[in-house]
This record gives sequence, structure tokens and C-alpha cells, in this order.
Amino acid sequence: MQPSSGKNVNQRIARISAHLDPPDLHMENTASVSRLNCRAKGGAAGFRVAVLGAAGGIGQPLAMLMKMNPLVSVLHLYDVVNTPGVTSDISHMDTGAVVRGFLGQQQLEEALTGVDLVIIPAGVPRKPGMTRDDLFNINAGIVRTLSEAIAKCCPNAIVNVISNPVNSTVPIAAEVFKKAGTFDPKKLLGVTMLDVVRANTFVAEVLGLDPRDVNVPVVGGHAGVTILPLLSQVKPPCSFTPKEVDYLTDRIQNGGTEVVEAKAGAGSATLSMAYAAVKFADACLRGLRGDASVVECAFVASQVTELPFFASKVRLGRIGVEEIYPLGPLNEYERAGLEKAKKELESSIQKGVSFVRK
Ligand SMILES: NC(=O)c1ccc[n+]([C@@H]2O[C@H](COP(=O)([O-])OP(=O)(O)OC[C@H]3O[C@@H](n4cnc5c(N)ncnc54)[C@H](O)[C@@H]3O)[C@@H](O)[C@H]2O)c1
Ligand SMILES: O=C(O)C[C@H](O)C(=O)O
Repeated sequence: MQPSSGKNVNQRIARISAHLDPPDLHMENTASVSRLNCRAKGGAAGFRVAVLGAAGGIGQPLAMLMKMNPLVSVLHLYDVVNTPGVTSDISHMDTGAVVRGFLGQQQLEEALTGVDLVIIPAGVPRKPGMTRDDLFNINAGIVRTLSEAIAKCCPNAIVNVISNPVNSTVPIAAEVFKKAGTFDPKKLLGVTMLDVVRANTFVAEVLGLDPRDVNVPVVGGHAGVTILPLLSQVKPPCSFTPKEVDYLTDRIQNGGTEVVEAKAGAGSATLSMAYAAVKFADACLRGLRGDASVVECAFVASQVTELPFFASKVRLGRIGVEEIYPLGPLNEYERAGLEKAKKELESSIQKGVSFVRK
């Protein structure tokens, strides 16, 4: 057989190109990307999602898992470094979502335009000996900048904040949105899903159950004593000895530190966090789609306590948070935990608010 002439190859490319939409300009910026890396006709219908901090320890597996989510049609990956490589890699997965990469501040607005859901894992992680609040000085500014762009480019998107300290970064985002006149408390959610995921796992271990059959509400916030597992409300209904309650509460509250210490300077939870973030994002998207009874815990603007923000069970729907559930009956141990949690939460929330108002 004769080798293909240049003319034949060009004809074949032209035939393939006829089945493709116009080329993706963002992808053309990356060296190895050709005209063929554009959106195939018949790509999945679904939601448009942006991940900010997509090249990081959480961002990469999160981006990979979102590429596998059938509810996602377009996935925008933004970071200040390395997005061309991550985008090229993930774009080869034969799932429905089309992936586009955006690199650096000058492409942030494009990354956000037209998206339904923004997930933010951008920022520095802890090292052993640090608290989440020790990340405030760097991450507060990052979240503020990203929130300003969200207010400008996709003010109606649902926003999932992962960057720590969540107890302060969510109030920061809220203040930025208020300043811009775009704040919708139903659309801003701090991601506390990892606390629930851990609680389900640890409680299942103690009870000898499959973690998939266990549901533990975790309320309050996302740092130390502000993480308040409601072990009296575990489903399926069960009881614990006082020793088990102490063990479980301590392990759930310090799950993040357990991982930070095990990683010994190489960062904090990334893989379990990506899993939890995608579980939570999927719940947000199912709510947006109109599914009934989508209920998860999240850190939101709330009137459940006297504090302006609090994590509790929320029902997710077409407009974001459609209902915030009260805490339900607490036992004495949980009531004492709630008082401790509120005290710390109050100052973390205030710190975030002051950062933007100063
Ligand atoms: N909410 C939670 O339950 C939870 C769980 C784990 C980690 N976290 C937090 O998530 C954050 C990220 O953790 P990680 O392990 O992925 O860190 P990482 O350092 O591996 O990745 C962070 C990424 O953010 C990027 N980034 C930095 N500044 C940016 C900016 N201005 N715009 C866009 N991207 C930017 C970095 O380039 C990097 O790729 C940390 O603050 C960590 O504490 C939260
Ligand atoms: O512990 C951390 O610093 C990261 C995260 O908040 C976690 O809970 O794993």
C-alpha cells in the first residue's frame, strides 16, 4: 500500500473537522494541542463547572473526578501554574465533559464566564504544627481575588469554597459579593463534606458497618472544636459508650491534622478531599437539575444559631440552598460542644469580614 500522501491526510483531517465545533482557543495556547482537540459534536449536555486551583494536590484529582461526572458538560481548569499539562492529560479521558485550561490571572475571567458551579481549592495547605488559621494571611487574599472575578463574570453561579480556613474564607467571599452587590446567600457554600465523609468512615469502623450505610451530621464549622459531629443523630440509629463518643469526636475533629502529620510536610488531605468535594459538587448539580431531597451538610449564611454563618444540613435545589435545617435535639455533650464551637467560630467569621471591610 502506498503511504498516505499529505493531500490524503489533509482530506481525512478535514472530514474529522467537519464533525467538530470551532476550535477551543484556550487550548490552542498549549504547545501540544492541535486543531483536533476541540469539542466533538454530540458532547454531553450538562452543567459548566470551573475549578480554581486545578493544578494543585486537591485540584488535579478533583478535576479528574469531575471529568467523570455525567452531569458536567464543560470543565474549566484554572490555576496560576501548570494548567496546560493537567488539561491536556485530563482531556484524553473518554468521558462526556469537554475540558478547557486557563493559565494565570489574565485568563481568570474567561475561565469563569458562563459557568454554573465554581469550586475553589486554590491556596496553600497546612504543614505539621500549623492550624488552619495560620493559612489566613495567604489564602484570604487568594479567595478575595477569585471572589471578585466571580462577582464580575458569573454572579449567579453556585460557589463551593474549599480553601482554608473555611470558617473565614466563606465570610470573605460573602463580603466581596456584598460589596459587588451580587451576594446571594443561597449560592455560597463552604465545603465541610470531608468532615462528614470522615465521620461516616470512623463511625462505621466502630459499629462494624459499611460506611456507605452510615450518615453522620457534622455541624458548626471546619476547624478543630468547630467541627461538631452529632453522634446522637447518626443514621442508622445507634448508641455509643461515653468512651466511644470521646474517641469519635476527637478523631473527627482532628482528622485533618492526622493526615497533615502523616504527610510530614508534604501537605494536607488531597485525595479524600477531592472525593468529598466531588460528592458535594455532584449534590449541588443534582439540586440544580431539580432532583428532590438532596440534603448535605455545608457551611452557609444561616440563622440556625446567632452566628451569621454555620454548617448544618441544607437542602440543595435549583437555586442553591433551598432550606437550612435546624440542628435537632442535642444531648448534653453536644450542647457543650456547640458552645465551644460557636465561641471559636465567631472570631474566625469576624476575622474574614474585617479582612474585606478594613
Ligand atoms: N475544606 C476542606 O475540607 C479542605 C480539605 C483539604 C484541604 N483544604 C484546603 O484546600 C487548599 C488547597 O490544598 P491543596 O492540598 O490542593 O494545596 P496545593 O498547594 O497542592 O494546591 C493549591 C493550588 O492552588 C493554586 N493557587 C495558588 N494561588 C492561586 C490563585 N491565586 N489562583 C488560582 N490558583 C491558585 C496553586 O498554584 C496550587 O496549584 C488549602 O487551603 C487547604 O488547606 C480544605
Ligand atoms: O487539615 C487541613 O489542613 C486540611 C483540611 O481542612 C482537612 O480537614 O483535611
